[in-house]
Amino acid sequence: MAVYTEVTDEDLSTFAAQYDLGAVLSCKGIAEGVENSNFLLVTERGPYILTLYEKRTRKEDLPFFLGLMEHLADKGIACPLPVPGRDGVALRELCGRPAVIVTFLAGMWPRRIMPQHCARLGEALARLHLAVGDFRMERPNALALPGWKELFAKSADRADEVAPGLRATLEAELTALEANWPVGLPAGVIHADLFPDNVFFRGDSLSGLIDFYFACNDFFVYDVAICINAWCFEIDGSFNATKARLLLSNYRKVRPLSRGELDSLPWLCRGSAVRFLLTRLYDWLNHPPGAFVRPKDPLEYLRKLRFHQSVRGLGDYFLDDSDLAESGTGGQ
Ligand SMILES: Nc1ncnc2c1ncn2[C@@H]1O[C@H](COP(=O)(O)OP(=O)(O)O)[C@@H](O)[C@H]1O
Ligand SMILES: N[C@@H](CCOP(=O)(O)O)C(=O)O
Repeated sequence: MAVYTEVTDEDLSTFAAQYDLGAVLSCKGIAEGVENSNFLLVTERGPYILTLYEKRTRKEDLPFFLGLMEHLADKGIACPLPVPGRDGVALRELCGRPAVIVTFLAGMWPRRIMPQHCARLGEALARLHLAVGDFRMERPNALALPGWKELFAKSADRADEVAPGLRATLEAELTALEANWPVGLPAGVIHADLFPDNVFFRGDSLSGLIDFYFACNDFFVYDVAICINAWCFEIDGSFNATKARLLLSNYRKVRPLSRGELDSLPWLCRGSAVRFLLTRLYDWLNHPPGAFVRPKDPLEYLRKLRFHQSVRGLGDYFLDDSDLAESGTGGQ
C-alpha cells in the first residue's frame, strides 16, 4: 500500500473546503501503487482520487503532468482529469506535499493478463501517441541512460546483496546500452509506465489509462518496449510471443511502426528492463521504514533482461517475415 503521508481529518476538511465537491463522506488510503500517496475520496458529489506527490515526482513537473491529462481527455482518451478548486487552481498543497484531486475512473486493472488485453493495450497506446501530436509542453526523460547511471551509482555497492553478480551484470549492460542505443526514431510524449495496474478494463473493453507521473519525451517505440516487458511475460518468467505480437499488430493498425523502430525493439526492451530493474533495486535497498508500501521485486526485471540478452534478432521472438514485410525496409 502506498501511503507515505498520513492526512488527518482536520487537514482534509480544510483542504476539501476549497473545492465545490460538497462534504467529505470518506477518505481511504489506496492499497496499490508505489510512488505517491493515493486516497479514494468520496464526497457528496461522488468518488475522486486525492494524490499527494512524493519522492520521485518533482513539483516543477506537475504542470506538465496535469496539462497532459487535460490535453488527452480533450482528445477523447479516457484518463483522470484534475479537478480545480473554487479559485480555478488544481495544484495545491496538503500536509506539506503538492496535492491534486482528480476524477475517478471506473474499471479494474487486469489481475490475469489475457491476450485480448494486450490487443486493446496496443490500440490504446498508439492512440495516446497520436493524441500527443499537438501537445506543446515537454519534459525530458529523467530515467533515460544518464538517469540510469545515477541510480546505478547509488545502488552499486549493495547490488550483490540482492543477487550475486548483479553489480557486474548492470555495469556491463549499461556499457552495452550506451554503445547500441538507437538515435533519431520518431519521438514525442510517452506514458513511460503503462503497466497493467495503470490500465483499466470494463469487461473486455479498455476503459481508461491512469498514472501519467513518469510521462516524458522519448521515442514512441520505447513506450512499446516498456509495455512488452510489463505485459508479455508470464508469472514463471517465460516470454509470451502471442501477447507481444497482438500488442504490436494492434498498435500498428493505429500508428504504423517503421522498420527502424521495429529493428530497435530488442535494445529498447533491454533498456526498459534495466530502467525498471534499477528503480526497483534502489527502492528495495532504500524504502522508508514504516511507510505503508511493498517494494516491487527487482529480480523480475533481471530475468526479463536476461531473456532479451539471449535473443538473437527480431524474428527470433516478436515478428516473422510477413510482419516485417509490412514495414518495408525504410529507415525511421
Ligand atoms: N483516477 C483514478 N480512478 C480510479 N482509481 C485510481 C485513479 N488513480 C489511481 N487510482 C487507484 O490508485 C492506485 C494507485 O494509483 P497510481 O497512480 O498507480 O499510484 P502511484 O503513482 O503511487 O503508482 C491505482 O492502482 C488505482 O487503484
Ligand atoms: N511500474 C513500476 C513502479 C511504478 O509504480 P506504479 O504503481 O506507478 O506502476 C514498476 O513496476 O517497477
